[in-house]
Amino acid sequence: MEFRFDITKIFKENISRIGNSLLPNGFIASDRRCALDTTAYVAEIINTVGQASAAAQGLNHPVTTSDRLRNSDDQVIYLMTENNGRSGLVLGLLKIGRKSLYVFDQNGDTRHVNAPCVLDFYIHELRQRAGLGKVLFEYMLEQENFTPEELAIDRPSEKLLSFLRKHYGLSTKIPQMNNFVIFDGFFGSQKSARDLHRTSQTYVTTSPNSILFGPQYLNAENKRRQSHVRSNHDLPLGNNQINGNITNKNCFYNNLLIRISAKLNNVGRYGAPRPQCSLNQIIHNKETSVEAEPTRKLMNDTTADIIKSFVEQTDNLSVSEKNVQDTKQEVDEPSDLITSPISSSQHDVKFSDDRNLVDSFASDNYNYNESSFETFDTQHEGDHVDSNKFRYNKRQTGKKNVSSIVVGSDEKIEFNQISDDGFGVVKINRPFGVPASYRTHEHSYDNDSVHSRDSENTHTADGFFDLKFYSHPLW
Ligand SMILES: CC(=O)SCCNC(=O)CCNC(=O)[C@H](O)C(C)(C)COP(=O)(O)OP(=O)(O)OC[C@H]1O[C@@H](n2cnc3c(N)ncnc32)[C@H](O)[C@@H]1OP(=O)(O)O
Repeated sequence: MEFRFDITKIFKENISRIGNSLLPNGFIASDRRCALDTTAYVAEIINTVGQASAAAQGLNHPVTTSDRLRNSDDQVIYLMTENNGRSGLVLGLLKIGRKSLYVFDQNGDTRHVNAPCVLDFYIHELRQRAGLGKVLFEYMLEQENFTPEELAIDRPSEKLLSFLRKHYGLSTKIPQMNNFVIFDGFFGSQKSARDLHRTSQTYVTTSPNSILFGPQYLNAENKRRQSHVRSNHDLPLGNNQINGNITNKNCFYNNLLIRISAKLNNVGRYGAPRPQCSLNQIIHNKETSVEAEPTRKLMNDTTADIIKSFVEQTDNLSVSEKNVQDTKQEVDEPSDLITSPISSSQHDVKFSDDRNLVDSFASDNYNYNESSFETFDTQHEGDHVDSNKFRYNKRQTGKKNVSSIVVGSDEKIEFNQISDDGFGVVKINRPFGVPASYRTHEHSYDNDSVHSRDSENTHTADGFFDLKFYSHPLW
């Protein structure tokens, strides 16, 4: 196939690889004008050979055009030329590219693959059956590092099927519902498996399962990988740490950590930074616990939710106090990283059951914020607090409770719950304008006092400032 211009100046090699720049690989343009002229020449060659290929296959429209190549990121043309001592000859072309396909495997199951495809193949009529097709095809396989079996063929002609059978022994097709032909071995090749793995990730959803347990892959390879990852989460704790109904404590902590890590790895809008909750700041008396900031960053409030929900599911667990303390020692982070807004003398938590274990685990190791005030059992100076009485919050019980939070002026914080009519009350236990030292036992921790409000419903009878808030799951 000859052209009106000298193609030997454009194509220095017998086979040239052309991408969407429409310039052959390795082509060096002397200036911009030269580059523009060359792309125009190459476009003309591609359109002409594409037309010839379509005619040879009996197609109405060419599969290969310069415009399609220019507008495609993953299509490549291998052009075969010959220097005949004059202006040169074009002998044929081979176009390949990746396509996202839904194909049937040997079992008839649908697979989503991003497969390399043979899109167009043509050798000039005068040179067919002379081995040029094989030379061109082999060159492409070598350059792209493909094997013949992993290629999907777009609507192959009888000549191409015969070509593939002869040179590569590809004869057993896997029946498909589309125009592509794939052969036995398509799914067995390593790179196809890699493609399947890559595409199977597209099945990751934001379903509750994915959020709780991480991405759920569909194929067997990924199931195996996932189970391997889970087994690597085992904590090096001895079996004697926890007794009672916990038969596999590694499982206990694995599940906890998997849920935490799944939450911390949230992506997209769920992983976007959220503004500070002002109520949370009030409760935690933030300005006095600056040291807690590093750990607070590690553990966001959603992690607290996980721990709480986990606690609900571990109703049957029972942990002795001694073992809990042993376990605490093993899993403790360096204590200087953790600063509770409650002083250590006050933070005398009695572990009465597994809920305390998990609460302690979370607060001591991560200092999580929201809902972490399981300080019902915390002794406060001058307070009458029943340490054996454990009160569940709304997330633990699933029931609507009233929460009463008393924020003191001297960094003491309490969180108590009473069964009431569905909303919480925040009470700042001194009237505005009253010095911080003003605080008596009568004024503290009296849940009933919040019900005796003044006429505007803004202050209690003792002059406390009352805030009503609704407890909502999304908080
Ligand atoms: C996805 C697609 O692109 S489908 C479209 C494929 N392209 C076409 O059909 C266009 C017309 N045909 C051609 O351009 C060429 O025949 C090609 C590209 C298929 C093969 O190129 P060739 O240079 O002929 O291949 P090569 O010489 O290396 O191999 C020859 C073998 O190809 C097959 N083959 C080539 N031409 C023919 C033909 N006319 N009839 C039957 N088989 C043929 C045969 O198996 C042949 O082996 P044989 O001669 O021992 O029978």
